[in-house]
Amino acid sequence: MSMRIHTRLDLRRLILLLSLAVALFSFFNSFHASYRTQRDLLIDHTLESNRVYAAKLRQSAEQLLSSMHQQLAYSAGLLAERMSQPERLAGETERLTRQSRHFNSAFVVRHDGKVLAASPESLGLLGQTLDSAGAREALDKRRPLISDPYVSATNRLVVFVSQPIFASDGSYLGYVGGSIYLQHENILHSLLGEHFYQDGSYLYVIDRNRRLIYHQDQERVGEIATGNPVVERLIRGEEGTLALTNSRGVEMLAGFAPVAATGWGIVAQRPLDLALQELDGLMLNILRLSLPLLLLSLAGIWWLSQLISRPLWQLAKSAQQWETEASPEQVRRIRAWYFEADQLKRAILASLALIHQRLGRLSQESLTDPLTGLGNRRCLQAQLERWQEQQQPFAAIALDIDHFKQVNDNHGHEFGDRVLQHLAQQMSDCSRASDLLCRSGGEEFVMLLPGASLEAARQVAERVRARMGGTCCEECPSVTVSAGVAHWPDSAASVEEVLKRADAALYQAKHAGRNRVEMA
Ligand SMILES: Nc1nc2c(ncn2[C@@H]2O[C@H](COP(=O)(O)OP(=O)(O)OP(=O)(O)O)[C@@H](O)[C@H]2O)c(=O)[nH]1
Repeated sequence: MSMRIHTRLDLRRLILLLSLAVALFSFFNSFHASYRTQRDLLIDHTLESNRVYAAKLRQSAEQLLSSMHQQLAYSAGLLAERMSQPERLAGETERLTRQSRHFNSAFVVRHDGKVLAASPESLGLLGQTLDSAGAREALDKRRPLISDPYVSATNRLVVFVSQPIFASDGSYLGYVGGSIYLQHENILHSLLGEHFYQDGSYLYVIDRNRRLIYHQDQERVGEIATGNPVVERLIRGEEGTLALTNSRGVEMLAGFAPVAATGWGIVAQRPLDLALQELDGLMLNILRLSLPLLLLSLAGIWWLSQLISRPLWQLAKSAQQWETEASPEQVRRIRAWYFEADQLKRAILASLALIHQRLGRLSQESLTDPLTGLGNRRCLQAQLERWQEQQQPFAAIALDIDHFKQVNDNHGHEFGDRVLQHLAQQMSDCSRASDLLCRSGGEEFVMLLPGASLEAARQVAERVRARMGGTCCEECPSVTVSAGVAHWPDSAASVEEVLKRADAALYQAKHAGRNRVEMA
């Protein structure tokens, strides 16, 4: 039983395990929830800031294009009167390329497509007739234009911005225009590149045909972006945000905005991994801040589990030692501070009281002769041992009813029992409270008188004998007793021996005629 109790989990461990499991689960749950929330926040924040950034660049791009047109419109107004002055035309194209740096090259083209002026001169286009897509479009449409990207006469991928030149009478004279070399250093690089983030973000711009017209990796300029959901939404003229995996398998957080005037689309994006990098530091910080509280809670759990389980553990321990050490006093000292423990404590105390009461009664019964109510032989033996231990001197009287067999035979066994009870009563009447009275056998009795002398004991024995003679009852007035008296340590060295000496004196009394007292 006790082995089982030891090997089983106890309440304290159970509470500890449960509380630890709950505390750690809650901690990791809230940590995970906080991680998810922070992550979502960071993603939303990055997406939104990329969208705002793309929208802002869209605004800058629109301003730039508008300013290009204004510049060209100014030149067109100026040149309408000077189409026949080659130096003025050359001067103006040079001013267009040098002054604002909006264009990589500039041209004045006559209504029949012939180049009247070109800057830089090194292009070698002066006097030639242009047949590129941009040149044809400008001649055909005769209005301010921004072309789609095309391969120019000098074999470059360009976007061409042009403004028609009309004479004062309204006749069409030609156009003045500027090219942006997409695959070289150009005004778009200056506009978009200066905003380039140092944190892994980057930008690209597509035209209405999904062609990359700006990318940080210049090699990619001119590529057609297919199967990209951001590009598809830009083509539909939408502004917004999107988390996507790009053509190289990298997860990206993109914000995008279309440039309505040109059909272009600007995309600002940042790799998800880079956006989440700061999350690690953030979570580490949360962990660092919440760790002391977690440790404090664990210590609190340990202390509380101790406090809760202690009374029950103590009660279980006292129940375990039920038959040995458990005393009501020990149980009473247990601090049962909550309902269940208190009820158990009360139940154990009640059980202990009952057990002690029953044990007391049993032990009393085991030492008592049921017929006379005097002590039995076991009781006699125990008292002798005690007094020997305590070195308590005493006198012993051995008593025996004379011819008791005849009493039984003549009057019956029940009558014999009453005689035995009568003698017990006489012995009790003639003794002190401290004396021990025993029925040591059938009709044999012993009186132990602590501190009494041999003579005093003889007088007591004499008194009992005298009271028995003739006082028993009407049917049998003649029941007498004989007695032998001895003293310890005067009559014998050991307590066993002193009883034998008293018995021997009794034997003498019987032989001398009965109804008498003899001393050892
Ligand atoms: N009624 C009754 N008789 C008992 C009890 N115990 C023993 N006796 C009887 O006591 C008698 C004792 O007889 P004996 O030992 O021969 O002694 P006695 O007849 O008293 O003779 P002496 O002692 O020599 O005077 C026996 O007949 C037992 O049956 C008892 O509890 N009740």
